[in-house]
Amino acid sequence: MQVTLVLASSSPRRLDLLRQIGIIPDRIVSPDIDETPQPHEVPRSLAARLARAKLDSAAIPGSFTIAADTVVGLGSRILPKAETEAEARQCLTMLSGRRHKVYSAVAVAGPDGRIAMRTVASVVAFARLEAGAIEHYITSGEWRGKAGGYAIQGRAAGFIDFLSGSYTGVVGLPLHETLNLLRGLGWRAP
Ligand SMILES: Cc1cn([C@H]2C[C@H](O)[C@@H](COP(=O)(O)OP(=O)(O)OP(=O)(O)O)O2)c(=O)[nH]c1=O
Repeated sequence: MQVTLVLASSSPRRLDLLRQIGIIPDRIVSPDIDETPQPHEVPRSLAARLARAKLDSAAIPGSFTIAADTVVGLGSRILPKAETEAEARQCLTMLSGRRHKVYSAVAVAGPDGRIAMRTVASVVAFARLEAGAIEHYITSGEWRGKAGGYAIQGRAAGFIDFLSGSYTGVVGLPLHETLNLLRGLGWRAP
């Protein structure tokens, strides 16, 4: 009997990414946790802590459950998940003409209760953005709810002149690593 696969995420991007490799979750649950960074917390640690917290809040016993968290970091600085135009403008201005890192942490629970985690760091460089380009991007609204105020799978692809690491990890779920975590916990494709 195939064990239930649960995606603990409200992110449509994460569901789309799993579907892209033929993995269709049996259930989707939305984790509800406090994502506020702790004092002096760095981007990589925040991503790992939140991914685990999401998993702990939403894992369903006896199933395979996947949770993830994506954080954009500029050095030790955590960029916010943009919710306002001002936040998006501030993020894009900070990212313009610079390299930054995107940390996507994945936490997976197996039906026997074992937990496996992996944090994937990617380096992304933005070209220098003119004020007009930033304003045009802001009118698109695609930045809303996105770490660092941009979506590499959307118009922001036009800003990027260098990427090293995992493209799917930048979007929000590093697929190769997620598959390995699942397999390591005994998951087999149906
Ligand atoms: C950097 C980047 C982030 N993102 C998205 C992925 C995530 O949805 C979001 C980061 O916020 P997260 O807190 O990781 O995820 P979420 O709140 O959207 O969903 P949940 O916590 O329920 O899983 O930013 C993109 O879609 N494209 C990108 O290029």
